[in-house]
Order: sequence, then C-alpha cells, then structure tokens
Amino acid sequence: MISFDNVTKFYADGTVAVDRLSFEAPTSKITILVGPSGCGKTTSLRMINRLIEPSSGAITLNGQSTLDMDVVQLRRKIGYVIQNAGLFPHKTVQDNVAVTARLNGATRRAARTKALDLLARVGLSPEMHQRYPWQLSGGQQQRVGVARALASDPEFMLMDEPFSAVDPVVREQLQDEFLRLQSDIGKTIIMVTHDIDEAMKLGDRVAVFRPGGRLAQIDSPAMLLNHPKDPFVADFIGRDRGYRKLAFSAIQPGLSLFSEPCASLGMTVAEARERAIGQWILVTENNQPLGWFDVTQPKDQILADGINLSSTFAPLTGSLRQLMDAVLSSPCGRGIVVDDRRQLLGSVNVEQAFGTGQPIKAG
Ligand SMILES: Nc1ncnc2c1ncn2[C@@H]1O[C@H](COP(=O)(O)OP(=O)(O)OP(=O)(O)O)[C@@H](O)[C@H]1O
Repeated sequence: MISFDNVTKFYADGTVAVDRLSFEAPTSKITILVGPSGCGKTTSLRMINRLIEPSSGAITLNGQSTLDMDVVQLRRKIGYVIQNAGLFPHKTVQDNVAVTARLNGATRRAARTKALDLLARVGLSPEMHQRYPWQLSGGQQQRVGVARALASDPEFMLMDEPFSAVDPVVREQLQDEFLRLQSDIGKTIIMVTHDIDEAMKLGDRVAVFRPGGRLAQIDSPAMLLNHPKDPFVADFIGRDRGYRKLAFSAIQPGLSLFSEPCASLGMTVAEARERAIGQWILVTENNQPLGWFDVTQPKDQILADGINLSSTFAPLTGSLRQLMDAVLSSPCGRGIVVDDRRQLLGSVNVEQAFGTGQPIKAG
C-alpha cells in the first residue's frame, strides 16, 4: 500500500502544488489521479519516488516512510512509466528492457531472458526486439516502456500519462492489454491521467484533484458517478455521466435475443442473400461471430477479406455499455451478444437492448 499522510509541496516561488494530501493506494490495485491541468497530479506522483521532495507530511510504502529509505533502493522498488516512454534512443528494444534487470543485479543472460519474457507479455513480437525506439510506433514504444518498468519486478508502479501520446484506437488497445497484464501481475499502481474515461476504465479507485493541489474525492468509479461529493466533482466527471454509468450496469437478465441468421466463410453470396435480413449478414465460424458481410457486394463467395470486422460483440455477462457499443458499431443496428466463450447467442436492436421497444421482426 502507498499512503499519503498530510503531504504538502510548495515551490520556492510560493506555488502550493499539493496541499495537505492524504489518501491510500491499496495493494495490488490501480489508483488513478485525475483533475484539471496544474492541480498537482504529477508533483504527487514524483514525490513517491522522491524525484520531488515533499515540503511536509509523509509518504509510506507498506508502512515505511520513503524518507527513511535510500533513494536508489526506493527507486528500485518502484517502476516508473512516463508519457512518450522515455526510452534510451541508442539502445535496442531488448536492451532498453534488459538494462533495468541488469541494474537490479541480474546476469547478462538472465536479463536477456527476462527482457524476452516481458516483451512477449506486453505483446511485442520478436522482430521488434532488435529495433531502436525511433523505429517503433507510439503504441509500441509505450509497450516497451511498460516492459522496462516491470523488468526490476517492482512492487509498485508509477505511471504518468502512459497512454496519452497515442491515437484513441491504440490507446484503447493498450488500456485493455494493460488491464489483462495487471490481472496477472497485481502490482500496486498509481497512474496520472487527464482523461476521465481512462480513469473510469482503469481505476479501482479514482482520486479527483481540484485546483490548488487539493483532493476533492477518492472513490471507486461507480461511487464517483453515482455519488459525486460536490458540484466540482460532478462537473469534472462530466455531462455524459449517464453514458459512463452504463459501464457499471449489468445487462438485464431477461434480455430477449433475436435468432440472427448466419453465413459462413466460403458460402455463395447468392445463398447468403437468401438468408439475410436486408443488406447485412453475420458471418460465423464454429458458431463464433467473425463480422458482418454486405450481401449487395458484387461477389460470388464470402471470403475473410470481405467481412466488416469493425463491429464489437457484447458478452451477455458484460455491461450495458458494451451492449450499446455492440449495437452502435453494428452496420445494421443489431448488436451481437455472445457467451463467455464468444459463442453466438443472438442479436438485439437498440430498443431491445434498453428494454423499451419491440423485438426485431424478421423480414
Ligand atoms: N519547479 C516548479 N516551480 C514552481 N511551480 C511549479 C514547479 N513545478 C510545477 N509547478 C506548479 O505546480 C503546480 C502543479 O503542477 P503539476 O505538474 O503537479 O500539475 P499536474 O496536475 O500534473 O498538471 P498537468 O495535468 O498539466 O500535467 C502547477 O501550478 C505548476 O505550475
């Protein structure tokens, strides 16, 4: 656990960057610091690994004050990931990761093995390993940054806007991969972000800062959405709060599903046209949905490269937001619902998804 106890930071020019901050970041959980620009998020993060020294108050790691620890030892316990990854430009991807393991006493061979394992875990294929950072996309660089921070097997991770330098699609992918990784490694993480959606998605707990470096509220995402403590928090979390709440609402148990007609790869388009309701037909393989096929295309056969893969499919055990995403990203307005093994269960339209209207009519 990381604890802040009445921590204040003022700079020489009198700026109070952080004002009597107290909160706890629980073990093996992700705690997010979010708030408007200049409210002291980065300062708070950097006080933990003593890149910035607090003016007063105490920060403890599992009960031990950071001020009582040797700074080098302290930093070895803490992985640190920053925006744009901060990689060594003249080292290869593999060496960028191995160097951290070496610093922690691993032999050259052990460091290399560790680097290979971590690069695989963050989803970087072997052909990337000998590249230099400038030969990687922003998302790939961030992955290396995460692997490097993990190479010392730290108990704690500090992450300052780790995903903000990449486009929204890659950002979502990185977030999903990061959540999967965290469910394996269970580090105690504090992450700074500007992005309230990211905070709500990744945070077990979210600390909302107000200007002047003060904590407005710290709670679970659902509590912040349902019970914002004051108008500042309510406003910061945003007007589309209702939409965000959907992420924490389960799909209604009695959802009635339409039995969606399906086609398979290799089927003739003429046959698919017969089965389809309108322009689009769902293509499945072993009862798992692959995507939608437009039967008005002048083609003879359904082939993999003709399928619209942009759709998302919602698990029945998922949230209303996933269901709504599935409906909205479907080219025909019918969202596909699957079970936990991605087997097709059926489809819903927007009225059904929210239980307000008529079921889909075939034909
Ligand atoms: N070295 C410094 N000297 C004086 N003031 C500073 C210094 N570093 C930061 N500040 C001020 O401290 C306050 C908090 O800065 P900090 O970088 O922690 O905010 P932040 O919430 O991370 O901002 P952002 O979201 O814009 O990155 C700001 O008003 C900033 O201008």
